[in-house]
Formats: sequence, C-alpha cells, structure tokens
Amino acid sequence: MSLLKNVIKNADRLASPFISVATGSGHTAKSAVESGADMIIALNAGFYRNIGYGTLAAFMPYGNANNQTEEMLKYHILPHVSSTPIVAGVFATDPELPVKKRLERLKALGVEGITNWPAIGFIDGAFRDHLEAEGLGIEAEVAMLQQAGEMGFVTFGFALSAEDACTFAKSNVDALILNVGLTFEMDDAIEKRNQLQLSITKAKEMLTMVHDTGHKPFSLLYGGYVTKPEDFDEFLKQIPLHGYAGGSVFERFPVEQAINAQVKSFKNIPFPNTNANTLPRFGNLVGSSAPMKNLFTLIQKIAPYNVNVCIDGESGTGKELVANQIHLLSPRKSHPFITVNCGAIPDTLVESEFFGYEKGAFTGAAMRRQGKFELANKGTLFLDEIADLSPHAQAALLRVIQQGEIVTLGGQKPTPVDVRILCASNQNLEKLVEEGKFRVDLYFRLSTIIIKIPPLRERSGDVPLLVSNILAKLSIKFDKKLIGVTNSFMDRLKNNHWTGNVRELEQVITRHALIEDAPILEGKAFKHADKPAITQSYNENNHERAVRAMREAGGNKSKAANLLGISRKTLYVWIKEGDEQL
Ligand SMILES: Nc1ncnc2c1ncn2[C@@H]1O[C@H](COP(=O)(O)OP(=O)(O)OP(=O)(O)O)[C@@H](O)[C@H]1O
Repeated sequence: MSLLKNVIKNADRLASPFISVATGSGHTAKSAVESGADMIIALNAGFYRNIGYGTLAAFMPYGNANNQTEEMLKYHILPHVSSTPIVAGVFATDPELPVKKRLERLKALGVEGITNWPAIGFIDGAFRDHLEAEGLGIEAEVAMLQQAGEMGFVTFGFALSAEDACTFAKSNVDALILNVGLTFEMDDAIEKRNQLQLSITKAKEMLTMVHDTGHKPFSLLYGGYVTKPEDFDEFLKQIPLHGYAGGSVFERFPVEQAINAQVKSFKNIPFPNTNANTLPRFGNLVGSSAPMKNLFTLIQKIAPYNVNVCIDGESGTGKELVANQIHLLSPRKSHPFITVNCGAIPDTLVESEFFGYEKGAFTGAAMRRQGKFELANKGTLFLDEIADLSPHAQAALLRVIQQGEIVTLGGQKPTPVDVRILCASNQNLEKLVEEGKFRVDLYFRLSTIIIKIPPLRERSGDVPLLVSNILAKLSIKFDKKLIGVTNSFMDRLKNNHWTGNVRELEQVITRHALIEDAPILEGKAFKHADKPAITQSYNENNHERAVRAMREAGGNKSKAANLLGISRKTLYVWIKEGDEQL
C-alpha cells in the first residue's frame, strides 16, 4: 500500500500536522522535499505564479491544463522528488485524451494521488450555471475522482464551498482539501485577526457539514489568512483538521527559504490529543530523565533572552531539535528559523552564503540573492557544525556579529541585521580553541550560554519513551501495528553504547519494525545486525571507524553513515579527521 494511503488510513494517530506544498516548478518541489514536506501537489497554478501571473490565471483552462501539468511533473518536479508522495491536479475535461488515458499516464509517472484542478468551485454565477449545464461542472470532477479511485489513486476533493465539500465527501473521496480563500499578508494586526477568524469559521462550517453527512475524510486546509505557524495553530485548536495542503503561504519569496522555514515550523505545531503527545515531552523533545529535565528547564530559562547559545552534544543527540525549541520559545518565534550547515559551505562561497549578493556582483549572478543573515532577520540563525568553519569564514562571521550589519557582495552600503545566533558542534570547541583551530574571540561571542545535551548512554531511562515515540511514528508510516518491544530487547537497548545516539536508536527500531512480523519487537537480530564489529571496536578512532564503514558499505556514504548511526555530515567530519592527522 502506498505511503500516502497508510497515512490517510491512520490519520487520527498522526503525531504532527500533515503538511503538503503545492508546487508549480522544480525549484519549489526541490525545496519542499528538503524541508520534509509530507506531500507535494503539482498544480499549474504554481506554474503561473512562477511566471508572474496572479493565481486566477491558472484557473483558466489555457491550452490544455492536463498537458501542462503532466509536462511540469515530468520535466520539472519528478527529477527532484524520490520518495515524497505526489498528487497531481487534473482538469476533469481533457480535450486531448480520454480522462482514463490521462490518469494511466500519470500513474506510469509514479503519481500517487489525484485532485480536481482547476476546480470548478472557483467559478460562480451564470458562467458556472452554464458550465454545469454543459456537464463541465462539479459532477465531471466527481466522476474523474471516482475513476481515479478505481485505478488505485488516493483521491482529494478540492472544495471551495461547504456544498461542494459535501458532494465530494458523499462520493467517497479519500480526502478533502478545504480552500478558505486566497492567502494574504497583512500588517494590520486587528484586521488580520478578524480575517483569520472569518476563515476559521468558514472551514468549521465546511467540516461540520461534511461530518453531518456521516463521512469523515482526511481533511486538509488550503489558503486562507495563514502566513505564520500561529495562524494555522488557531485552526487546529478550533477545528479537527489533519493538516495543511499549502497555497501560497509556502511559495513566498525567497521561495527556497520560505518553504524550508515554514514547513518545519508548521510541522512543529503541537497536534492536540494524540497518543504520541501523551509522552513526557518538551516541544518535539521526548525525555523524562533527570539530565533531560534539567535541559528542558535550562532551555525554558534562556530561550526568551536575546543571547547567543552554543549547543554541545554528540551526533544524533537532538541539537537541531533543541535549537528549534529555543527559537519557538523566544519572542522571535514568528520570524524565520534558518539553518546553515557550516560544513557544507565551500570557503569561496562563505560571503555569498552569509551575506548574499547583488545582481551582477560576479559572472553568473543573474539576480540579487539574499544571504542567510538577511533571511534570518528578526529571527534565529542556527549554525550547525560550526567547528567546520574555515579561519576565513570565522573572521567573516565575527565581523557581522560585532558590527550587527552586513554588506552584500557587490553591494555598497551596510544593512543592519537583527539575528539571534544559535550554534552547534559535535566536536569540543574549547579544545579546538586551545589547539588554535577556532578563534577565541568568536568562541566567546557565540557561547554566552553553553547547553550540553547528554549522550543517550547516560540517560538510558529515556530509551523506553524514545522507543514509544519512534514506534508511534513508524506504525503510521508503515501501516503496521507496533505496540512495543519485549523486556529482553528493551534491556539490551538500554544497555547499548549508542554512538549515534537517538538517530541510531531510530534506525535500529526502524530496521526491526520492518523485518519482524509481530507488533511487539523481539530484537533477535539486534546483537549481530545492529552492533556490527565497527561499533564494537571501541579502540578504533572515529576516522578508522568511518573508513571501515565506507569499505563495508561499498563506498556508499549514506549506507556507511547508517551503519555507524551517524549523519552524512558527521561521516564527512570523521573522514576528514584522518586527513588532519596525516
Ligand atoms: N529527545 C528527543 N526526542 C525525540 N526525538 C529526538 C530526540 N533527540 C533526537 N531526536 C531525533 O533524532 C534525530 C537526530 O536529531 P538531530 O538531527 O536534532 O540531532 P543532531 O544532534 O543535530 O545531529 P548531528 O550532529 O548529526 O547533526 C532526529 O530524527 C530527531 O528527531
């Protein structure tokens, strides 16, 4: 069964809102995948938006809407998507192919779901009456979705009114996308609240009428006055929605950053009344051991103040989750949270990554590009793997921290930026300072507060909670009943060394959930399969372990990182450590 079908079937057990991005280009699809979106909807509206038309242009069946969508999928979107489920927006009347043929072609491309688009619901008045009379109205959309359902697609009824939503629900669509209007950004706070409340009322009315029909399809919100995570949080508090299907909230300029920052924050919104939420947690951090409770208290204390924080912890201990939680508990929470992986920036690109560039600043600079500091303005910048910054990059970073302003490449005058910096490292920064590899002045600027996340082996009491949390997520993902692990397996998990910490635990549980057939995992294969010789040879250093893992994985970096239970980023660091020793 497809991933999408599983999620929909287990909708009431979702731990966090289901977030989809409606895309009309390869660029936005790529960002959606990178941001961890649960689904992508390919709509030609996004295509028109990209070439500068208002979205209404997309509702006109210019040319052949289905040809456009199919080509957009084939040449732009699919090359960037591997496992994220894709839903295609299909026009119910196709001038070129019988609808069944069109759906077959989309199936062959790997599309998992179908929605009615351009939706007739956008059209009203006499024109709609004529279209309905011609058989081009909602009945045609219902018939198209029914055909898609019979062919094994997951069907999404895209509805603009309560009546249309009920029509789709009664025709047994798998899911509804409830459009509550266009997305508007508004400066006037009172007006925005009013408009938001109006769209909440509209969505509530739509969903109540649908539920009154006796149908309870998976329901996603679309559009509306939703530009910030708090806006969607308001909806979730008042209406039993399963998630957000996008609209232009994610496709704002600069697109890549907007999608990335927004999707993550939307997914972080606590979802009321789920099993996974009954676990002791602090935001998305699960834990109840004494060191974790201390950590949560410390985060709570320091988060509201505008101080830079350095997060210190081994690979996979949850440094990014901690950084995100600090941001969410700060007054900056409605501004961007931008992550930079310092290990991934080549030295020559440091300035353009951090500060951005003007059009024409160098060959190839076809348009102005904002740097990470500008993107994070008023928000939080999370510098991951900070120890990987070259001396040159360290100097550039220190300058902007000291001066509170940036100058873009090719730019003339400095622009002030207001950014809180959080950084993380899985190497000992103090030691690097002593060794002269990290600037002491920068270290002091970044480490006003140091937060240490204890390795998992020092808080084995958290293992059962983490296992429950992982199983809850996996049982939805794989549509398997996963209740727990046997006592003997739990003892072994609690006593394991966990070099790769929580990430490694996630990988071990995932492997067992897949290979074992019972709802209670026994972990018979654990010793041999999950603790290969590489993790048992404690006298090997990280570089040697990385090299051995690379050999075992036949040179495949992702596989090697998996074997060690570390991220690819960390694998690079470990491989590089050897070069430095030579
Ligand atoms: N306390 C926790 N509760 C729930 N999940 C956790 C916790 N700690 C870590 N995780 C999960 O473990 C994985 C690794 O977390 P994260 O990426 O934040 O670690 P990291 O320390 O930043 O790793 P790296 O140094 O390798 O980048 C993620 O899937 C995260 O959700």
